[in-house]
Amino acid sequence: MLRATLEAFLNKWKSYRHRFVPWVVLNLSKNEKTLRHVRERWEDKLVPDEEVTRSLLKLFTVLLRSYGANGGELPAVHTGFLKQAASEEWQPGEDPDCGHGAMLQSLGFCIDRKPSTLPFAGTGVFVTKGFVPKGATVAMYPGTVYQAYEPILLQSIRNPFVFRCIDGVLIDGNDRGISKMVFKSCSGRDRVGPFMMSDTSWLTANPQNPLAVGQYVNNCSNERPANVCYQEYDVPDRFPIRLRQYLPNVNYSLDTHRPLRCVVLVSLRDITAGEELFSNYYTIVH
Ligand SMILES: C[S@@+](CC[C@H](N)C(=O)[O-])C[C@H]1O[C@@H](n2cnc3c(N)ncnc32)[C@H](O)[C@@H]1O
Repeated sequence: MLRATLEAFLNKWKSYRHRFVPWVVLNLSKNEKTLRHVRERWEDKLVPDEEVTRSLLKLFTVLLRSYGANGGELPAVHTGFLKQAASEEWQPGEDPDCGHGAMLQSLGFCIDRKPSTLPFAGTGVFVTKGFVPKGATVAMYPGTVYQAYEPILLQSIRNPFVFRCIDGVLIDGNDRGISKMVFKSCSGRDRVGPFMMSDTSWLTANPQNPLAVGQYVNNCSNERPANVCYQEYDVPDRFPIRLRQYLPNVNYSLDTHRPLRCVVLVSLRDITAGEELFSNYYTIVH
């Protein structure tokens, strides 16, 4: 009897797309209505990867031109909208609703962390200015990327920020303690000449890449349905070296022979200023 119950639990567990341990275990029964079901893995992509790339390049280009870090000419292949974005240089200003004008300028909205509207849910993420259309890349899930076979035991103890992808890849988005030290160390290691390959500023209160706060998005409830969903995004080889300094993810191991895994949050509907973002911590793949 016990064995059958355990096996049933394990089968259900294996089909979860994203999990935050131990949150899933404690709260699943309270949120059955909010589960997201997809039939196949590919169905889970709300927007094509090219669309995500386009949004990231647009924002990162404006950031690069605005802050000038590791600056210089863009590769010739990235012309068109990139050049247009680059020419519209953002000037920092005083805006209480949008501390990141580069984001407003390039994506048409701002997001920020604030106390959640849900009781006892800590910090949440809000659209603070502008308008998010359905299918937009609204946030990124920062952190160290562990392949399924890599050890994460120490870093995962009492850590609610370990995100699990469908293929078993884990992303540790905790901005404190040992997780923070690991990210900084891996990021320093992966520098290519003068170029950083990732951004460590998401570990502070003021991330250079304003999208990199996705780890603070809270789970939906029966009363507050999800307005964003997670989508895995493998950074394509052609992603400009110079713009990688804004990617908030880094591989734990130097010998990872696969594209860098990122996770983005994509809007499920139009979202207006003032709304809190809610994702679905559980997706069942049938
Ligand atoms: C990935 S973190 C999200 C950020 C978190 N709100 C914080 O301030 O650190 C996941 C944790 O947030 C809290 N959380 C997320 N969704 C929640 C909800 N709907 N109600 C209450 N707490 C929630 C739980 O403590 C969970 O373990």
